[in-house]
Amino acid sequence: MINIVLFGKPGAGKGTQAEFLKEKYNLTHLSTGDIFRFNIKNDTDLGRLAKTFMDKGDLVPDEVTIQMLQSEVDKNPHSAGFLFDGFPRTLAQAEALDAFLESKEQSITATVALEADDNILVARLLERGKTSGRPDDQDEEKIRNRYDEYNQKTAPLMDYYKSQGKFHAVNGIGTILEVNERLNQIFDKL
Ligand SMILES: Nc1ncnc2c1ncn2[C@@H]1O[C@H](COP(=O)(O)OP(=O)(O)O)[C@@H](O)[C@H]1O
Repeated sequence: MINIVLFGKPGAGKGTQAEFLKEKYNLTHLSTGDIFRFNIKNDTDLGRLAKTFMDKGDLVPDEVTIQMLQSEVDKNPHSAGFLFDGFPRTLAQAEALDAFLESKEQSITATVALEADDNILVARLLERGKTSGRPDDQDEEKIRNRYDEYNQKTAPLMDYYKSQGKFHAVNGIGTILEVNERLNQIFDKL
C-alpha cells in the first residue's frame, strides 16, 4: 500500500495530475477542496460552514477538515493506497494524518510537490476562474490570500516531510504530459 501527499500551491496542477496518477497507480484520490465543494453544492452543514472560509480564501479550521478526511479514508477500507490532494495543509493536519495512519498500521510513503512561480499560478487561476465558477478563483485579492495561507501554514510542512526523508519536488511548469512524466519517474521508484 502506498500513501502519497501531493503538494503544490493553488493552481499548481494537483487536481489535473491526480487524475492521471490515481489511474496509473490504482490509488484512491481524496481532494479536500473537491469534497468541500461537493458539500457546498449539496448544501450540507459541512458545506455551509466550509463556504464561509473558502469564499475568502482562508483555510477551513483543522478540526473540521481532519474529521472529514478521516471519515473519507474510512469509507474506502479496501483501497490499495491513497493520493491526498490538498491535505495536509497545516502542521496539525500532518500530525493528525500520521497518527491516524499509524492507528491503521499505515504511513505516508512520500510527498511530492509541484513547483511553480507565483505569478504564473495567479494568471492560471484567474483564467480558470472564468470557467470554473469558483468564487475563490475570480478575485486576485482572494487568490493572494490563498498564497499567504500557503506560505504561512503549508510551506513549513515541506521541512516536516524532509526531516522524515519523504519529500520530493518536481518542476510544475511544462505541458500536462511533461509534468506527468516527471511525476511518474518519482512514483515508479517508490
Ligand atoms: N486541508 C485543508 N485545510 C483547510 N482548508 C482546506 C483544505 N483543503 C481545502 N481547503 C479549503 O478549500 C479551498 C480550495 O482548496 P483546493 O480545491 O485544494 O484549491 P487550491 O489548491 O486551488 O486553493 C482552500 O482555499 C480552503 O479554503
